[in-house]
Amino acid sequence: MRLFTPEAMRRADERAAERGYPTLLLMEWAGMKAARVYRALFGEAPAVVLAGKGNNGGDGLVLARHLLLEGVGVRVYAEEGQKGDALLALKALLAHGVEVRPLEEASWAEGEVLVDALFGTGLKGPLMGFYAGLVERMNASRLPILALDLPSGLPHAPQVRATATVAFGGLKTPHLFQREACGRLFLAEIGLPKDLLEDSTLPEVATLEALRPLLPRRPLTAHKGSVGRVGVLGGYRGEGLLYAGAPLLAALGAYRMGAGLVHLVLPEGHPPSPLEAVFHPVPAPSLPPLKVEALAVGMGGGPWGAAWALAALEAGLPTVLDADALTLEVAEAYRRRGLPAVLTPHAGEAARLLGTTPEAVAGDPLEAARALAERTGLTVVLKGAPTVVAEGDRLSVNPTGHPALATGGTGDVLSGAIAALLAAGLPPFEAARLGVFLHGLAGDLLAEEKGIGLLAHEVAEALPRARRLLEEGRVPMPFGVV
Ligand SMILES: NC(=O)C1=CN([C@@H]2O[C@H](COP(=O)(O)OP(=O)(O)OC[C@H]3O[C@@H](n4cnc5c(N)ncnc54)[C@H](O)[C@@H]3O)[C@@H](O)[C@H]2O)[C@@H](O)CC1
Ligand SMILES: Nc1ncnc2c1ncn2[C@@H]1O[C@H](COP(=O)(O)OP(=O)(O)O)[C@@H](O)[C@H]1O
Ligand SMILES: [K+]
Repeated sequence: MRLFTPEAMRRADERAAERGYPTLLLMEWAGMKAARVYRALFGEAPAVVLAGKGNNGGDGLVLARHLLLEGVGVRVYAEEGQKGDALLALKALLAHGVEVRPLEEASWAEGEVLVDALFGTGLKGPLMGFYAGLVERMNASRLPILALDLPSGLPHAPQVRATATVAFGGLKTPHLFQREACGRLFLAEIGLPKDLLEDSTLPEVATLEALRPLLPRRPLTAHKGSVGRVGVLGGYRGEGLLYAGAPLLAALGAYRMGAGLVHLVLPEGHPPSPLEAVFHPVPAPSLPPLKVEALAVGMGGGPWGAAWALAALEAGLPTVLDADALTLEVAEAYRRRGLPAVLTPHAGEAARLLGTTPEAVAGDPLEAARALAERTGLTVVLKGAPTVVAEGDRLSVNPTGHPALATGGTGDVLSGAIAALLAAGLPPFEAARLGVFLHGLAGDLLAEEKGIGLLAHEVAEALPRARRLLEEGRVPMPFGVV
């Protein structure tokens, strides 16, 4: 599945029109499917439709007609000046004898549901004046709001804060990166030809269908030396400090993702845990001889982090570089050696590597991940909500994950999990997408069960369950498809 920018969606619509596809049909399906979502969420509750004069307003006018035909009470306020398909949608509604009043008169009452059909992908710049005031009034109403295609105002502020949003044709960037404003998300198929939706120049939204075939198969004859062994290099002891947890969590992540054996290379005096690992205490950052197929380096390494990463180069193995191993010098050394390496920065670490601010990275994570992949020539996992994976000109946005994952150590678990998939033989881009998806899904499953207050080791423990759901094709979509 692809992630559209508003412009890319418009291009797809235009290409359908150039082929002779009647765009009025797209609008009819959009309005009809949105009416279906409305009924599923709000039943018989009467609707107040607020329609702009563009095609987003047109979708709202179609929805109004379908609700009316189903006997649901509808009041419609519309801006003047419809053209093209939106004008036809208005005429069809008027033919049913519905009164359409000026948008300036818009008002509502307790028990009604607001339908936001003001602006969709055609919005240019932030809403101001009357429209900004209307959106603020809608948000203050405390009534449920169903947004058509996009909550009006997005990607800027002010914006409608919707109870639910029905995306038409494809998901657009704000649906995943400004999720909070969208409420419950639904994707409505509106009849666009499939090849127009599969534009390989656009970022991917990672789905079950794309990731399931990547899962490493475990043959009946598997043994611990045949399914991928991982070396974890991390931890720090000095200046009265002991960073002990991070490499242990990475080891748990690797084991729970199916690694056959984990070797832990740690500073001397580090507690030997988990019991299942093989320990290599070292007095200084160095690489003892290890029989492994992939490495995870840097977690909890403090001032040792970069030295671990440079020592680990000697192994010539696929490597996950995390936390304190994330420096431009390290990345450049891996690129020069031509080693498959996966960098796993959060926004702060990515900002440090790019010489910018965490706010700038968080403001455009797709561009930041792409730029970092270009700058380093390596695979980048930019962790966040959502996480973006970038390699060369390929971008993948991960739809799983929960704010309950915002707790210490969950990133370490992820690094170990990705290393296990590298050790099992997956190329870096595939190991990263699959690892991120399953890690997010583990968070979703746990949050559903326990709510906020997860511990990172519990996320590792939930990885086998996430993996099994993917194997069995039973991953719940993070959005409804209608
Ligand atoms: N074939 C198509 O193009 C289809 C479009 N669809 C719908 O059409 C939408 C896009 O329609 P449009 O391209 O007509 O655009 P919109 O309806 O999103 O908005 C365009 C209108 O907003 C005004 N506007 C833009 N920026 C403004 C601002 N800052 N302040 C005040 N007014 C502003 C423009 O002058 C124009 O009147 C999609 O989001 C979707 O809902 C669907 O009906 C499916 C088919
Ligand atoms: N609000 C959120 N929604 C979804 N996932 C989140 C959210 N906050 C954090 N995460 C995930 O949790 C992990 C945190 O990693 P990181 O910041 O490196 O933590 P640590 O260094 O403590 O291990 C990442 O995988 C990130 O994507
Ligand atoms: K809208």
